[in-house]
Amino acid sequence: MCIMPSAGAAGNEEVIVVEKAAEAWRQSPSFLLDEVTITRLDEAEIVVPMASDWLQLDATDDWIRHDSGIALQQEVAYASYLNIPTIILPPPRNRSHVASYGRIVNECLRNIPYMHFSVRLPIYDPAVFKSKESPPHGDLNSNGISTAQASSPKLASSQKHPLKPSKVSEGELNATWEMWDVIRTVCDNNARVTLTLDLTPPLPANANVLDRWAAEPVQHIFLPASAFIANVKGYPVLPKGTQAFIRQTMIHHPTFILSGVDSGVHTMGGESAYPQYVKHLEKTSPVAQATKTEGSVEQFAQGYQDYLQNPLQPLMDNLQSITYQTFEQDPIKYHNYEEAIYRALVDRPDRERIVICVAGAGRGPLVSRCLKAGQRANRETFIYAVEKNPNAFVTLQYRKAKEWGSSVELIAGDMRRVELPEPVDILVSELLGSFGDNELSPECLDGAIRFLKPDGISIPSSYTAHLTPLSSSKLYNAARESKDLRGVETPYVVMFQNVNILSGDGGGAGGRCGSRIQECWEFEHPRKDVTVNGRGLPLTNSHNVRSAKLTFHIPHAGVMHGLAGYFEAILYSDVGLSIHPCHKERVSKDMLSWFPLFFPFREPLYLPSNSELQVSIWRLTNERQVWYEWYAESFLPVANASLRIDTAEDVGVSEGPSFSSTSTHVAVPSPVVDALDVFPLVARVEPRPGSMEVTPASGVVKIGQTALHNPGGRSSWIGLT
Ligand SMILES: C[S@@+](CC[C@H](N)C(=O)[O-])C[C@H]1O[C@@H](n2cnc3c(N)ncnc32)[C@H](O)[C@@H]1O
Repeated sequence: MCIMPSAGAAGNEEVIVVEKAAEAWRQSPSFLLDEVTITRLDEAEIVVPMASDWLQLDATDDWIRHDSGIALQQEVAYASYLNIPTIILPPPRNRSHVASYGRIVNECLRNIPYMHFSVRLPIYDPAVFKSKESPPHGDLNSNGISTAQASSPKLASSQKHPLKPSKVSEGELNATWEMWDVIRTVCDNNARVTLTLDLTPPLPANANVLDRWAAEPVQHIFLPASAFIANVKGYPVLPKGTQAFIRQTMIHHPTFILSGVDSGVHTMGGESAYPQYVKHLEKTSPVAQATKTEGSVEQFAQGYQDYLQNPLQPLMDNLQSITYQTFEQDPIKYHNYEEAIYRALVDRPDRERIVICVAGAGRGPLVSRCLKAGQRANRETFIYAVEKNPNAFVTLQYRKAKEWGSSVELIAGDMRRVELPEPVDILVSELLGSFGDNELSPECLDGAIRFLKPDGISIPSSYTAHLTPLSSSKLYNAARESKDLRGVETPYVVMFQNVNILSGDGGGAGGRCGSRIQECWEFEHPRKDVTVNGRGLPLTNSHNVRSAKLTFHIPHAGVMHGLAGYFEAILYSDVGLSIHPCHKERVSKDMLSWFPLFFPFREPLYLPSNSELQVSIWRLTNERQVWYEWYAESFLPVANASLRIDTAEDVGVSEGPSFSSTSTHVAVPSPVVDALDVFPLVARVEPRPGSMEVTPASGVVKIGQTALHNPGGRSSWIGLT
């Protein structure tokens, strides 16, 4: 630590003068005209300023850190005076003091109410590991006031890349992200703290670790000329991996900061070749392509990306005509329904007349599809259309009068209460939510199954709910915007964009995708094992209670902000509907009707590399409502090798499967030991060794948990009446 020299000890007049000047500056930091490059508002309008690179907000030396903080406040205050909306901060460089960096940024957030602070962050940083003890800072002069000579060697040496991309280790890839995670956590995930991703280091070969940046608030991309290579004609282009990453990153609509483009690194094209090339990547990015594709989900969802919507409650509320109209634009859903009904009709025994009930007919699109399927199958069909929304029932009457005539009979009322004049062969319904059962299809169909003949069938015949852990600082901030508990205990319908699925392929059942996104439960119709009363209605709703405990493998460290929920339905035979990310292309490509569900967490849960996440979710009910409760725990698996954790300073790896549940010794498998080689991760594990829950039998060490969300349906529920 640098001790401020006292006048008495040094006995040096020069030191006293400098010291006095430093104190005067600390008291009222201000610029002189010749120390600034911009003075007018109109000049400031078009710039994105970068705070001085020599600021060491995370220096080991207390005085340097302290004075860097004052100097940053001075720069920020001047930028604010000039109405500048965003300032880019120098990269954090010292893991052990990065919390101090975060604290100073938090102070800026409090002092300047509107400005965004964008943390410049190399995508990974080998220097962090090479110099754990002496972070690569430039020096400040003895009075703590900066001199411009020192800078970040990593960034200054950006023209040379000492590491080949394939050599980048998991630890190196985690290191800068870990520092970012500390900064934004110290700043309480304030949405005004954003990222400037610095692509100076060559991108690593293990591209999937880069997915994590999709979930982070990337506002700028810093791209030096040295990151470009020359194509055969000598024009600057980016290596394939970097091209792919930048195309993916376009979901953030980042501003690119190109540096060194006048340095003549590439012989052809001049300075303008670089921005032209970036524009080309933007135009050919998946997000730009998808939004241009006629009929794509992305085009349909324009403006709804990462926007939290409350799920519909079609049982409790009466939908508007415009809502039905939006459903009816879906080109796939009704096509698949017609195909399922057609196949079911073909497969029915050769009866003269097949009776169908459309339960929850809305404005009648499925009624029309039933009639079409009947024509195609060359079967005589008769349809009962049941609808409880009195307003939609007017449209049904209109369509019967104009289109359907005597082949359709309309029945107004709740399918759980009305009676049908005769039993039916096929019960057709579309009462599904994003999570399958979340619009109470199970409960409504329980009331309608009694319409079926003994060999009658339901379309859909079954549906399943699926979950996966998700990182998205944007969704987390949006969910807690409402300030009260409700905001973070309500499942939302969301078209995901800036998100990252945290689970990997290891562990769990169900093959590659089955372990990333896992099934919670299933509902089947008709279900024969339910006890019913004299009218064929269930005595209680207990048979619709469900629970699931899912175990996910987390390959790369990340912060979990919530769970993504999806559904799949079997309509009939192999005809279905799916919004499951791994199956939707095959089952119902370009279907528009459902966006996924997002179950938020009140507090983000940090998940280290190679950890295990256990998610518990319940579907619960009383006589008036249905609701979900959810909860998660994280573990480090315990296996062959062992790690001894004694104190914050004393972290070492010893041989053998030693294990003690009474002490601070824990055993972890080799991959985890590898990961623990990365000191930020150790820092996550070791501060509370005494409080670790050690479970020798299951061989895991518990490292974190969330609260139980929405107990008793206190914040969100779906009405049964
Ligand atoms: C998701 S909409 C589907 C409408 C239409 N079948 C379609 O595909 O466009 C569900 C419809 O079922 C109706 N519904 C929901 N629960 C019902 C119940 N218990 N009895 C009768 N209708 C119901 C709603 O009013 C709504 O019109």
